[in-house]
This record gives sequence, C-alpha cells and structure tokens, in this order.
Amino acid sequence: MPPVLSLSGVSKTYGPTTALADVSFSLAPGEVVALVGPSGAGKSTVFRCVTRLVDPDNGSVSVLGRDLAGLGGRALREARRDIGLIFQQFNLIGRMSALDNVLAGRMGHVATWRVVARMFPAADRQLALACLDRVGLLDKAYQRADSLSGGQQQRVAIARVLAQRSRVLLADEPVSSLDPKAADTVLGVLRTVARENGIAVLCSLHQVDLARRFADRVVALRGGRVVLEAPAGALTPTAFADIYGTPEPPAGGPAPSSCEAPPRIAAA
Ligand SMILES: Nc1ncnc2c1ncn2[C@@H]1O[C@H](COP(=O)(O)OP(=O)(O)OP(=O)(O)O)[C@@H](O)[C@H]1O
Repeated sequence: MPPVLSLSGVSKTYGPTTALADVSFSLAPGEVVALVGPSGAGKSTVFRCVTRLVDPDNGSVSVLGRDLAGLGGRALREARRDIGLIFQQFNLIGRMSALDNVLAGRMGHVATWRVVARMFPAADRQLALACLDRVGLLDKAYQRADSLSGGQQQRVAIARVLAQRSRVLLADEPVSSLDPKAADTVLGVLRTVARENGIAVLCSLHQVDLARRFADRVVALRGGRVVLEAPAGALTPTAFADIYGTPEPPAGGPAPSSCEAPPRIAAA
C-alpha cells in the first residue's frame, strides 16, 4: 500500500545544532508508529517539519504522495486538512462543549461564516456526534470540555481529528499528563480508530513500555538520526539502552529525559 506519510532524507539544523540528519521513514494507512528517543533527539522537529511550521534544509515530506514543500495558499490548507494534531495538553476550548470542540474539526470543510456563527450544517453535527460516539463519549457531548477528565479530553481531541477526516494523525506525547489507566484507554482508542479508519498515526511517546504495547512499529531517534526502525517488539531492553544510553527503568516508568552516552546503532 502506498504510504500516507513519508519523510525522505530530511535534515534540519538550528544554527550549530543538528536537529534532524537524513531522516527517512514512512507510514502506511492504519499503522501506528511510535516516535521515541531521548530529550533533544528531534521528535518535535519531525512534527514541525510535517506541519510545515519549519521547512527542512534538505529532503522532503509527503502526505498522500504530495510533497509539502512549496505548497501555499489553498493547496497548503488542503494538505493541512489531511493532518490531524493531538497535543499533550489536549488543546480544547474549555468553555465550549465537547460537541463544539469536535465541530471545530470541520473548520476546513465548511464556510468560515458557519464556523464563526457556530451554525454548522445538520450533517456536520451528526458527524461530530458519531465521532464522539466512536470514542465512547456521546453522553458527554453537551458537557463543557474543561469539566471532563484529562483522558476524556484527549478522546474529544481524537474525535475532532475524526471529524476533520484527516488521513494522518500526529500525536505529540498524547498521554504524558495522564494516569496509566487513562493512558491505556486513550492509546487503545487511537489504535482502534487508526485501524478502522485507515489513519496513519505518528505518536511520540516517552513511555517505551506503551510504545511496545500500542504501536505497530517504532522509529527511534537519537541526535537527530534514526537509530532504530523496526516492529515495536524489537524495542528490547538492549535496544532501549542503545537508544537512551542508559538501562531501561522498571516497567511502566518513563524513559530518561536525557542521556550523555554516545549513540550506538541498534538493529535496522
Ligand atoms: N527553535 C530552535 N532553535 C534552536 N535549537 C532548537 C530549536 N528547536 C529545537 N532545537 C534543538 O534541536 C534539537 C532537537 O529538538 P527537538 O525539540 O526536536 O527534540 P525532542 O526530541 O522533541 O525533545 P523533547 O523530547 O525534549 O521534546 C535539540 O538539540 C534542540 O535544542
């Protein structure tokens, strides 16, 4: 199957700092790929390149076979519609209902005046309710977002991406601020919607244990380079030590935030 998201030879420097060096990997429809690596490895820079917040110095990023470089105006807006985003801090509008937050995902699909006036067509409201149902939150549709638990808010954010009809979902540490049970629920929902809707999910995770359990594949960065690209099962304690330069903490613990040891190339 042709990839939905593809990075080819992407490099990015900030002054003297190499954030990414010749990074290549791709995601197939329905695939969940965990992006792991110590602090400063380049994970956020990957996300910034895919959303065009920064442009790579070299290489290309393609979504659905379309190179994002040079896209502007309407073409860029259309490409961005294909990319849904989920953040650590949920990024919902707290005073708005869960339903209105999900409807915000329709922004790229309906006339701007409808968004401003919050007068969405009935079909969009039906779709938004169906998306909330998919994440198990239909009964919370009219509840203020800031009255929901963290895990519920993240599920609303997933519903918003579903309503957006994105083909790629970038999840930047989506469960870092959740307790273990809520984290499992959110990642379970992410995996289910990825498979059922054919959405390619790229998810940065600090908890390597979660990457093993919920991802199909793992891409590990270190010093801006890909040091492991393999099925999630290949993320063994030995591979962990290669990536992070330190032994793996006890089960369920977060990966270390930084490391000093020199990089070693793990299994390809
Ligand atoms: N705007 C910037 N200006 C200068 N250096 C930057 C900038 N953004 C990132 N960097 C550097 O690029 C490297 C990669 O940073 P990046 O934020 O992508 O890492 P990360 O893996 O996301 O880290 P973390 O897990 O801590 O969020 C780091 O050395 C960082 O200091």
